[in-house]
Amino acid sequence: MALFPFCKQPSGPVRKTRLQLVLYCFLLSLIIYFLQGRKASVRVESPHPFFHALGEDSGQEMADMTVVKAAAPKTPQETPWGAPLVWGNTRNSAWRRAKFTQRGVRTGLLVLVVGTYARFIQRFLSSAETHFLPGQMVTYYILTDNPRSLDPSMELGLERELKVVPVAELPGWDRLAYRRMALLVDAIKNEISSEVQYLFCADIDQEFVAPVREEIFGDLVATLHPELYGMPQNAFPYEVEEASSACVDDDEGDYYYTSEFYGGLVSEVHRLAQACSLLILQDQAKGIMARGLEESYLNRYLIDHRPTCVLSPEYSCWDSALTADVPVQRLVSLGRQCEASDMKMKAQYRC
Ligand SMILES: CC(=O)N[C@H]1[C@@H](OP(=O)(O)OP(=O)(O)OC[C@H]2O[C@@H](n3ccc(=O)[nH]c3=O)[C@H](O)[C@@H]2O)O[C@H](CO)[C@H](O)[C@@H]1O
Ligand SMILES: [Mn+2]
Repeated sequence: MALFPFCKQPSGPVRKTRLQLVLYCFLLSLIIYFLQGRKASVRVESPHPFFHALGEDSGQEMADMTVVKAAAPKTPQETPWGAPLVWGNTRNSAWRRAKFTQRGVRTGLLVLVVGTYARFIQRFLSSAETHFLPGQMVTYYILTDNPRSLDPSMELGLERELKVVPVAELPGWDRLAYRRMALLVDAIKNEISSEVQYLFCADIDQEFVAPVREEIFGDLVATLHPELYGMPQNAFPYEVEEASSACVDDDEGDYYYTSEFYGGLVSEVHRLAQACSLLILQDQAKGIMARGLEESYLNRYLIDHRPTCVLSPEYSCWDSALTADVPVQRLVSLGRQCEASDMKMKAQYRC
């Protein structure tokens, strides 16, 4: 408990000496302290609904605690290793945007679209046209088994273009999870590396619903998973099977990242995709696959190569009892949103 809770600067005509004031405050605080007894009220705010369920954020009194802990900020600005943790509406983000709007960079936005997922293309692209790096030079790379699913071609904004990369793949995430990193490696090697400086990879079953601007630029960029944000490290669903190359030890890992949106400099994304596809291949040779599929290998890599820029769950979210509340939703996962919704919400999200 703070010992001087009610001390304020004196006002009015009577001026006391500094010593008198300190003594006065000390005595007053001491009286209040003993009147209240040794119980202190601690309010711990958790950003995750898991803690709401436990009632820990409802101002509940915790008995027998004599130290008041400052609640962790809801929107921390930095990771423990000093990388920016990005929330779009902060002063830090405004500063990052100002830094990047000066120079013209070309950015790629890559998606894999196989089978029935073609139904998400139009919505994804039109939302990206409005909200993804508006005013910047952007190339969309659509890796697809069916280039005709892009017809009729959409009219794109100035300095924006779309490239179709045909891939011979069968639908089904259980199968594609083995393949996406390898496809990414090939696409970068064949074309992308000479065309853009930054590359972001996204799930196609998403929609941009608010601006995602230059604050997202960094050498290696990863996004916090909205269901795991604010959870204790031992709740993260890392791979625990020792035989797997995605295995994470108890004492490892800072955050749990989503595989729905990540990126950075092309060279960094290439390195990431190459390493992850190798880990996946090694497991495939043993006949195993990590529990979180591709996401487990991504998390393994990001423990060994910490991102230089971490995006908050504003950049990967949906409404459900399990996802963190964020100041602004920017990139929404329609697939997961639709899975988590009742009929009314499904209609609202046009599932
Ligand atoms: C297929 C599947 O089990 N999806 C589940 C998976 O979502 P995920 O978001 O993990 O996977 P997803 O279904 O969005 O697939 C990842 C990405 O692969 C691409 N893709 C995937 C499959 C396909 O047939 N064609 C294709 O193009 C597409 O870009 C998609 O966005 O986990 C979620 C919860 O965590 C939900 O349970 C989803 O239903
Ligand atoms: Mn998805």
